[in-house]
Amino acid sequence: MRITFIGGGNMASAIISGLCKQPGQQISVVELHEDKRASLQAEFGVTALATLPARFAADEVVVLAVKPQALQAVCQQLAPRLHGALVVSIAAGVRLDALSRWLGSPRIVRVMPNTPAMVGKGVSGLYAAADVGEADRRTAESIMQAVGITSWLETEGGIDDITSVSGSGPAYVFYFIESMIEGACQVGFSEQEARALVLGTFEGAVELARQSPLPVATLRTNVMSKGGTTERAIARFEAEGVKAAIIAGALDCRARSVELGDLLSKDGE
Ligand SMILES: NC(=O)C1=CN([C@@H]2O[C@H](COP(=O)(O)OP(=O)(O)OC[C@H]3O[C@@H](n4cnc5c(N)ncnc54)[C@H](O)[C@@H]3O)[C@@H](O)[C@H]2O)C=CC1
Ligand SMILES: O=C(O)[C@@H]1CCC=N1
Repeated sequence: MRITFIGGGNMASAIISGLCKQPGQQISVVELHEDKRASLQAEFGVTALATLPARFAADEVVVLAVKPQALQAVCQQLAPRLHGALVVSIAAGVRLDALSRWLGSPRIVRVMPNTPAMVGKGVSGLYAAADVGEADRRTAESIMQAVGITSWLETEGGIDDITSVSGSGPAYVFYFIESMIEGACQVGFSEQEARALVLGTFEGAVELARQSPLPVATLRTNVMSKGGTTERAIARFEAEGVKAAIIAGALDCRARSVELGDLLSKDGE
C-alpha cells in the first residue's frame, strides 16, 4: 500500500512508527520542518518531502495529519492533486461535510487514533459516510489495525465521543502517572525508582483488570482494607473530587471537539 502522510508531527510519527514495522508499506511524509523530515527519514526509513507530490493515484492513501486549524489550506492544495485517492483524516473536530467540500471528493474516512499506536497499542475510532465503499473502509481499518485495535462508529458524533475517551485519554493517564511519580518522589524515592514502581503498578493493575472477571470497582475495594492505608488515600481523592474532575474533564474534551467542529468546518476567508 502507498500511504502519504501530510504532516509528520506527534500523531503521524506514532502511526508511522507502528506501520513501518509491517512489510509491504510504501510510506511518504510531507512535512514543513526540515529537522522533522530528517528524523522521520532516519528513524523510520520513510520518504520525507517538503512539498506535496504533483499528483496521487486512485490506489493511494493520503492521511491528513496536520493540526485542525491548518486543514482547510492543506485540503485546498491537495484537491487538484488527489485524482480519486482515498483520504483518511485524523484531525479532531473537522467534519466530513467540510472535508469533502474542501477536497472536492467524498472518498474520505475519519479516524480518531491515539499515540500508543507508536508501540502497537493504539485505539482508533473510524467513521465514514454511507456512500464510502467497503474496500475503502477496509483499507483505512487495515492501516489502523497495524498499530492497534479499531472500532467503527455509527455516527460522526461518535468521533467526538471517542476523542474524549481514547483520543485524548493517554494524556489523562500520563497525568495520573506523573502525579504518582511526584508523590513517590515526595516519599523519598529517586525519580528513576519512582518511575519504575509507578509504571510497574500501572502495568500490573491494567493486566489484572483485563484478566479478572470482577468489576474494576471491586478490584479497587479489594485493595482497600477497612481502616487501612488505601482507604485513607481514596478518601482524600473523593474529598478532593478527583473522580468527578476526571469525568468533567472528559466531558469538556468532548464539548471542545464539537466546538472545534462548529468553528473549523465552516469555510475560512
Ligand atoms: N497528538 C495526538 O495525540 C492526536 C492528534 N490527533 C490529530 O492529529 C493531527 C496532528 O496532531 P499532532 O501530530 O499532535 O500535531 P503536530 O503539531 O505534532 O503535527 C502536525 C505537523 O504538521 C506539520 N504541518 C503543518 N502544516 C503543514 C503543511 N501545510 N504541510 C505539511 N506539514 C505541515 C507541522 O510542521 C507538524 O509537524 C491533529 O489534527 C490532531 O487533532 C488525533 C488524535 C490524537
Ligand atoms: O488534543 C487534541 O486536540 C488532539 C485530539 C485528540 C488528542 N489530541
